[in-house]
Amino acid sequence: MLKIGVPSKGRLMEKTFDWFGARGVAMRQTGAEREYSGAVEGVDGVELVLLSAGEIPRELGAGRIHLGVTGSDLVRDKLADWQTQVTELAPLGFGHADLIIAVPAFWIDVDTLDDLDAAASAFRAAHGFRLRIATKYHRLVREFLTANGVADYQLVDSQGATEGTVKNQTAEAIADITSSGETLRANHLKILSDAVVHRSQAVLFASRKADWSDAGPILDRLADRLGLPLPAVI
Ligand SMILES: Nc1ncnc2c1ncn2[C@@H]1O[C@H](COP(=O)(O)OP(=O)(O)OP(=O)(O)O)[C@@H](O)[C@H]1O
Ligand SMILES: O=P(O)(O)OC[C@H]1O[C@H](OP(=O)(O)OP(=O)(O)O)[C@H](O)[C@@H]1O
Repeated sequence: MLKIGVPSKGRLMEKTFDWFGARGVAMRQTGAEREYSGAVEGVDGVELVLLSAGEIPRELGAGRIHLGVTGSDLVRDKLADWQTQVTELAPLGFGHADLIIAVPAFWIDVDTLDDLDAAASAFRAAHGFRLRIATKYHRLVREFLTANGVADYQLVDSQGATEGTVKNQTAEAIADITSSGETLRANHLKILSDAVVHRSQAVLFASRKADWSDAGPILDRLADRLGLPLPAVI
């Protein structure tokens, strides 16, 4: 069998089902709405595994699923050297969101990463601790700030409602996903003009760590059905 991991709820699940369905591969949830099992029709030997979008990178990295649909942001953040663990078979054209860094809108002198660096040094001198950036994207944000020469900060973990941390005074800045920008505006935050860390969308990934001995020929048939170039995953 070839195991494919798909987000178990929400927009990503529906749009993934639509994307495969439009290409002749029908996916559906079986059993009750909250039962995380599913079926795939159109290609023999494919098993659907419904998982949290955030867990799919780890399952691919561990080789427990052969294919997985999740955000490109989550794979880059959750897997060290992600290209050694997975390969991108196709961008899917939905689930678009930007991982950005934002600061309070009233920081009128801070519009760029250079400004943030200067503000961070001044903050440390004034307060005796490093400026706090709240995020759940630790690896991506750390790599991005290092590459851009910003050093005088600390990351604080925020697994949700990240934009609220500034108002709650548990952070001075945030790094989070935005799509419409509504949440940032509602929380009086502005994006630094040169601080788009990653432009994310949903991607079909293949695991480099899975056992492809039986699943390889199934992948060839699936790729053919989906109109994708024959992947040289393994
Ligand atoms: N407006 C948006 N808000 C949040 N995530 C979005 C948005 N648009 C696209 N995404 C993408 O959706 C993915 C996150 O999906 P989701 O929140 O279902 O995953 P999750 O963190 O695993 O959730 P849960 O743990 O609750 O299942 C990320 O890749 C993210 O970039
Ligand atoms: O730019 P916008 O269209 O306003 O969308 C961005 C918001 O959506 C996400 O939160 P989500 O609703 O997934 O909840 P979370 O806070 O638990 O991540 C994200 O973390 C932002 O808070």
